[in-house]
Amino acid sequence: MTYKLGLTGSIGMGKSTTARLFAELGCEVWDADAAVHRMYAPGGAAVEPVSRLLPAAVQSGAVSRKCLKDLIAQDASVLKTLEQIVHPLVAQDREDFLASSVSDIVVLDIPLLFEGGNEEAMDAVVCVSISPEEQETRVMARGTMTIEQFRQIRAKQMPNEDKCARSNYVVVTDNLEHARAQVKEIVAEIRGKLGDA
Ligand SMILES: CC(C)(COP(=O)(O)OP(=O)(O)OC[C@H]1O[C@@H](n2cnc3c(N)ncnc32)[C@H](O)[C@@H]1O)[C@@H](O)C(=O)NCCC(=O)NCCS
Ligand SMILES: Nc1ncnc2c1ncn2[C@@H]1O[C@H](COP(=O)(O)OP(=O)(O)OP(=O)(O)O)[C@@H](O)[C@H]1O
Repeated sequence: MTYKLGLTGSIGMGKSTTARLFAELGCEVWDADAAVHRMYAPGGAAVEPVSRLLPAAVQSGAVSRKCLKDLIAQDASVLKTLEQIVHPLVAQDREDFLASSVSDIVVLDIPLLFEGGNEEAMDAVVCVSISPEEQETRVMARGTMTIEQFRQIRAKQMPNEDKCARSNYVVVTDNLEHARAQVKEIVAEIRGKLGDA
């Protein structure tokens, strides 16, 4: 049986970086945001349904993130519409991944793990964490969102301290070596349990 380890945390707190540290230790990783990227690309499963409900957001056969962010900034209900299209497709993509995975531990990087009620499907959950100030600095440094867009997204998410309180493990992403050491400990503990089982 594959051990399903959920990985979550608020926007820009270090999920993707931490997922790579799990991959270094032989865990297969599935990334919900990456699944959305595949779906928005030309020929992707979200293009047709988005073009029906939000025609302005499809350009040259792909869903444009920039257009989506402009539309969401004007009308917050656009994000709800988008979620109704995207989340069932993401759930299917995750099932397909699980059906073909072979590693002892799989890591499921899911930003909205608690908000979407996905924790029941996990054997354990890891939450990444950093201060809100550092979070804002890191997201702004990427240059992909305005401060208003960032705050709008963050306001939709469960506060990170609540996510951490509901998780089995917390990884503090203050620097890479510290995060790597915490990930090693988590993997060793789980592999120890799997070995005993
Ligand atoms: C809003 C969009 C256009 C922003 O695109 P952009 O490329 O700038 O950011 P990216 O996709 O990398 O997301 C960054 C982070 O924003 C947060 N986020 C994204 N969507 C949501 C949402 N619906 N609710 C709360 N937070 C969200 C997550 O923490 C995510 O990791 C994009 O995230 C999107 O299309 N979201 C809807 C699909 C969705 O719900 N995805 C979440 C994972 S299933
Ligand atoms: N352990 C760490 N030490 C130092 N910097 C880190 C660490 N983890 C993440 N970062 C930095 O923080 C920023 C956000 O990290 P990352 O992209 O992994 O976050 P994320 O949670 O996947 O983001 P999003 O929710 O937007 O998808 C990046 O610039 C990354 O380099």
